Amino acid sequence: MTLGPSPDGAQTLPAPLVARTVRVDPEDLPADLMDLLPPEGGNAWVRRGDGLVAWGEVAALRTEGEDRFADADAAWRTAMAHAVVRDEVRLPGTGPVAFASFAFADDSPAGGILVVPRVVVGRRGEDAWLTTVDVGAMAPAARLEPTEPPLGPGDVTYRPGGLSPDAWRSAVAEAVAAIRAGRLDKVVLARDVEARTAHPLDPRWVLHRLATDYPGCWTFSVGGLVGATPELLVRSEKGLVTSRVLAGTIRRTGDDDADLAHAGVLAHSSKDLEEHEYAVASLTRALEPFCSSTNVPETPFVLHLPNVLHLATDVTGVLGEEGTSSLALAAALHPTAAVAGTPTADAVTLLARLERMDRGRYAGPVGWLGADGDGEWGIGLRSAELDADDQHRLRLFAGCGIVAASVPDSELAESEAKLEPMRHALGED
Ligand SMILES: C=C(O[C@H]1C=CC=C(C(=O)O)[C@@H]1O)C(=O)O
Repeated sequence: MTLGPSPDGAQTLPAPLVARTVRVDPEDLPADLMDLLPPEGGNAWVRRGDGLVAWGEVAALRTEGEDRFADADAAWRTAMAHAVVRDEVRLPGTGPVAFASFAFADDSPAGGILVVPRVVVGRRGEDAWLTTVDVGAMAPAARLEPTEPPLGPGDVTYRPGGLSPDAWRSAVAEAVAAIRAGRLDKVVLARDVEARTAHPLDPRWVLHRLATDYPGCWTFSVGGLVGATPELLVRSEKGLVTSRVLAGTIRRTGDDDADLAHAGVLAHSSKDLEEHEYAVASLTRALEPFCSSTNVPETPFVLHLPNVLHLATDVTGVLGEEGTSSLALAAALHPTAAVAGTPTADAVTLLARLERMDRGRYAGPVGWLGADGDGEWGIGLRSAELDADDQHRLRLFAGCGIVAASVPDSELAESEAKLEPMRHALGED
């Protein structure tokens, strides 16, 4: 059910939402929660086997423009003020939850999508639960059996999206020139690639492969945006705020000894450390007003993923003010210099001019929100947007932070490495 605006123009969700969460035996759940999703897909937020999968739609709304976060947050807050909740488990992710995904740019037609699923299955360590939601009545019980396994997409063909690889390389060169001329310090330039699958794409195919191959990332699916992001924009849980900032990358070679040496090079690369520092600074600057204290490690660690190594910093904070939802935090933090640049406004203007595409919901916040406003929001990286009208089409995205010392050829190679998770997820080997 998708609802339009109320008489005062605000988006609303139906009321009262009636939610019930019951404990289930973790042994009754498949090892991969994605196996529960129906063929038409659904919502997911899974890491190392824990997390949430959800299907059905009790309510949904679309938002737009610079208020896309605030309007979704307000609608959810109002719905929760009227909700009837029976929650036997009382953990983060129990009770009613909304999944949402937002465009990178304020002026993108992609706007924001918020979905309240009918059924949510969650797992957190030894705890597992089932939540069912309906409007005005208790929802019937839901199944916990795995669905039919998905079929593969068959052969996949790729072609450049907004820019050819050569044209993108030139855009990087132009960005480097702008930085060297002192017009800005850093800009993140992204490119898109269009994929066409021989068979209609079953989103569960890619979700299953992403969750298996990238267990340390957050594998997500919301409103047709799928991916496995290594970057946590913000998690807010009982007053504790966490963020994983990434920026600065080196490709993996497949040879463990060589990769270890590369990790050492990355940790001391002044170009990558500069790129990383801008991202940490932008995140902490935006987070501090909401926190009574923050902890920002002085030096980054090297995060090892199957395709790349990243410089990473885990920032934590204690929320100072009651009532700031995780979505409001995500809105305040977006866009960090990991996906836009420094200074933010100059970087956003430059990337919009150079990329020649709409990023859609790539690089925007994606995640879930609980009844109390706590939740988890990733940055929608290592992702693809499925075409709502053509089950054979999707757009893959990857971007790279550009600073004065960036080299266009290396950035193109880095963007290829960042496309690898989605490319492999579309494969059948
Ligand atoms: C923009 C992306 O990655 C960001 C996150 C980690 C490392 C990055 C980098 O080294 O450029 C990017 O800032 C992407 O994957 O599309």
